Amino acid sequence: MTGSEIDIEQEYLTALYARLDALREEASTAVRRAECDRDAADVWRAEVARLDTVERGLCFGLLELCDGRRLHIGRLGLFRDDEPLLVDWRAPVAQPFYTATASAPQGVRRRRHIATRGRTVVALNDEVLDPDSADEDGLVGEAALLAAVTAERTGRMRDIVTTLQAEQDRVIRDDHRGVLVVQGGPGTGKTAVALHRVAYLLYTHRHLRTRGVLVVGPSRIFLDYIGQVLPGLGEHSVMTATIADLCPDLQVSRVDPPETAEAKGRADMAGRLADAVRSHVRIPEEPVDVEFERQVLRLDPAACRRAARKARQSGLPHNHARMVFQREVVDVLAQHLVDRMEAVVLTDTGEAIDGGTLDGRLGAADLRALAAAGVVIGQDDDGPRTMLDETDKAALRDALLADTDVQDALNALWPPLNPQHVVSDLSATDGWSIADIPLLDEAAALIGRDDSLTTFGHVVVDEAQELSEMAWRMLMRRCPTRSMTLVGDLAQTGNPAGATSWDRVLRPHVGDRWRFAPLTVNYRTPAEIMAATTDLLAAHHPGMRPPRSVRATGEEPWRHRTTLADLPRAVADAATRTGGRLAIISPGTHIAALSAALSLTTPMDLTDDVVLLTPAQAKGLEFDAVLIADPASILDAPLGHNDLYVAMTRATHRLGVIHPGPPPTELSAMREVPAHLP
Ligand SMILES: Nc1ncnc2c1ncn2[C@@H]1O[C@H](COP(=O)(O)OP(=O)(O)OP(=O)(O)O)[C@@H](O)[C@H]1O
Repeated sequence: MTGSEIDIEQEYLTALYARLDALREEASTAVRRAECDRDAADVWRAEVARLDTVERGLCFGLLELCDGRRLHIGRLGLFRDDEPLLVDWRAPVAQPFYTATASAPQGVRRRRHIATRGRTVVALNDEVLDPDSADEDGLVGEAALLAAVTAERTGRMRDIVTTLQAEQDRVIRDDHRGVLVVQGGPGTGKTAVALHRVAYLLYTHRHLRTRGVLVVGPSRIFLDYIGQVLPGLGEHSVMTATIADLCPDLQVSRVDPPETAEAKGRADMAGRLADAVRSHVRIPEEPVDVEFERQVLRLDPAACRRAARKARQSGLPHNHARMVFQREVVDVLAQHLVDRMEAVVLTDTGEAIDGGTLDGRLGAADLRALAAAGVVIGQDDDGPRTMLDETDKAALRDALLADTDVQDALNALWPPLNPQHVVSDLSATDGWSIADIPLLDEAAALIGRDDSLTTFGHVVVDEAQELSEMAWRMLMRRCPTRSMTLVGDLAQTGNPAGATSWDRVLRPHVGDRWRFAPLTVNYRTPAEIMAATTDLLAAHHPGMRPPRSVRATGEEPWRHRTTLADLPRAVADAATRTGGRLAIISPGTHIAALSAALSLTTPMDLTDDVVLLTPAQAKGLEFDAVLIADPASILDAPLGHNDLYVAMTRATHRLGVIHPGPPPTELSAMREVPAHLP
């Protein structure tokens, strides 16, 4: 690459930053001017934030087209007057930057990756797309890609907008309107792709900015890990949450045994909860006496049954249907009262028709009932008379509803419920577990919520294989359009209630209106480490093809035998000799001893040099180096083989396994070393 070409790109980049600075200045001025208009000020403040976040790596590519045009590609679109200076990576014309190949050049003559440090161009990497010399390994911008995948990790995920690969770009721009399932092995970029797809959808479908996008991840640690990616792509409005975060008023304080968690996750719990809610409605066998203003009104079972039927036919949730029930019952009670009062109406000749007081006047109880209902009784020489019109009857119904005795009777028949109450009916509990959250949410849906449920225009689920059938019901309620992107790997399912088939998970909600998109290349785990997982995969997922690693490092993973008593010391010893950002992954039972041996402080921070995690916590994360402590105990868990696969595939460079006693058969082919690696 000649110096002059770098100079030319530098000149162009300087002009782009000048344009960015000018826009930033305009937006800052607009914020100051809009001080009295809070909404306008917020809009301009968001614009300043967006312009600030594209500062790093503003422009990263160039397409030289066969027709002579040059398109610079970057994190946002920049124009001077109507002239495009920089094309947003999400614009359709930018797509060939990610997908053009020598055999299908899409009008591109040359693709250039521009590496920058701050506002300075530091390197250019060119690919001439010449169909005559097509020599394809399927990778786009290989040098830039390899530099990105071998870089040391920081404990925070970075965006990959400069080096997206064609199969990833196709997923990001997929126009399927229903559920898109992105399945791929470890390190294939599922998380990265899902987040870039969010940025793409927000850019392409503006309505999503108001309808909202939700990204669901497996843990807070994971959400922190990915937390900078979308802001780095200029998107600040996306909500991220774990399943537990979606019910913020509940504290998770308990861990269920696996078999309990599995049972709680099954879809049939929805039917059981619905039955539990129904069981609280009591249709009496005998007439029920209801006292109102010292009169006894009799409610017969048939009337209760009719009222319950109407309430159910309303299709409303329990607490809202209760309004229908009580209106029906109160109508019946009010009619009893009216009938009684009407019974003392005098005939034309002035005689009491039936049941009135001897002198034809209303009884004292009738008068109290009417007074409670606010009915003004006309007086004449013969005393008060009743001729109730509809307004009077409505007032009577209101008075009945406000009466505590009547309310007590209604509550005994159709009690108001809360979700905790209903879920505890199914299993007595002293605190809530993570598996209870979808049950509580289901109960809330059956009962009716006080506040309206927040829904989203698009929902992304990462580590989607971990969600139970009940958790899927919870998410579907939050995405009425069923516009979703799910990313996961069925070989990594650690939750006994998690998915074993995408079709089984999705069919109840969307039938066959979901699309499958595979990712096949592993950008994280080197070939040597993937080779070490071969026996594990073959034993537990025969027929499943591991993703192809994009690189080899020449560093062989190793295992070292120790004793149970010596495990913490052996791990601590190996940790001090392992370079880079290190994760020690062990079953929960060893965490306390290892934490003490390694003098680790809690709470854990992923940007620390050494972190200690269970396999479940390590899900979705990656580190320069990984040490696995006691793989046999990891395998003992119900889906322990998947947990071990997750643990083994977290490293970008080095993997060591320390096993008390003999190694699990699945790892016995790994190179044994007498102690830690030299
Ligand atoms: N095109 C790419 N260019 C550069 N880096 C990439 C690319 N694709 C993926 N990566 C990197 O590979 C690593 C793995 O990506 P990611 O975590 O998204 O994979 P995953 O499929 O979600 O993995 P897992 O299922 O194992 O959690 C990340 O460091 C990511 O930045």
